[in-house]
Amino acid sequence: MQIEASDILFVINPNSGSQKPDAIIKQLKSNGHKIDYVLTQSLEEFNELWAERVDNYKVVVICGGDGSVNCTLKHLVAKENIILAVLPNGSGNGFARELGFTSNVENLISKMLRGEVRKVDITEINDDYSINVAGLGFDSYVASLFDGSKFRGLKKYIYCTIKGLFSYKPISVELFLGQVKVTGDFWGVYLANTRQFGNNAIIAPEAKYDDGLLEVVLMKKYPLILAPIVVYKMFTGKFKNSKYMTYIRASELLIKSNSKTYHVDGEPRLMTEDLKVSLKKQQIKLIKMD
Ligand SMILES: Nc1ncnc2c1ncn2[C@@H]1O[C@H](COP(=O)(O)OP(=O)(O)OP(=O)(O)O)[C@@H](O)[C@H]1O
Repeated sequence: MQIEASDILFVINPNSGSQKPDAIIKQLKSNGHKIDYVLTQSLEEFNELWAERVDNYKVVVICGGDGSVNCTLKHLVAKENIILAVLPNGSGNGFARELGFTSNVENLISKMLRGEVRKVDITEINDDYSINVAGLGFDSYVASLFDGSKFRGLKKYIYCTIKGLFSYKPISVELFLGQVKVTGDFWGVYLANTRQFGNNAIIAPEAKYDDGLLEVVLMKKYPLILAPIVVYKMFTGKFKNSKYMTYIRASELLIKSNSKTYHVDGEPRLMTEDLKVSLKKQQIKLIKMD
């Protein structure tokens, strides 16, 4: 596909991550191409942008974290021709890491101008979407602690995780996969479209973002004494062989649980009804980085 500099719009979320918008804008102005950018102060502004201006462009570059990418999904579903790219600037950047996006603006622009596009699955959860990892249990508990805090960043995330380890209770879950029913008390149930939560914490080592299937991960409670092993397995992608973990491939399932919260790509949601989960037939278009 032919993509020119004037076809590209950078959308900067000033509420995410650590790199200040000014630093991003400086890089955009100094690269020799004339590329449009916009700073959206709120989600309302971001949604208005999609209604009013985005049709003038072929590629929208989200400068933010997994949450910012998640907020884009419903717009990408509605406007099928728009191609997504990411300039990672979040706390975890799981999706960007998995798809090869880095904070190198120059490289990103050259890849966009090359015009190679790939398609990526998205998960539909009730009326919502997820493109990276959704889940309920411990990580949604941590996401809600993190969301309630006025600070962001990796240090805050680690703080919320450690705090959560001492206050969280496993959830009861009933999972319906066609004729198969799985029940139990779990530390977490994860719906992985890519392998990682963020920060290279790999929960589903064999998940593939374009195979039309989700990795459903059921995690039992590890004894607290094994916490260093959990951390080691997660950051080396070695969870698959653990007796505490079950992996099921599926494109459709129903989840009933007593969990009060769940999350989609780290964005917390209240769990007020059962979760109907399915991989959407329509895929998202994304700039190819490799
Ligand atoms: N384009 C946008 N403009 C303004 N606010 C946004 C935009 N997109 C999302 N938001 C809000 O900003 C919040 C923070 O964004 P995001 O989740 O990307 O950052 P983060 O938490 O630092 O990164 P990560 O999700 O990788 O941990 C989101 O939860 C959402 O409410």
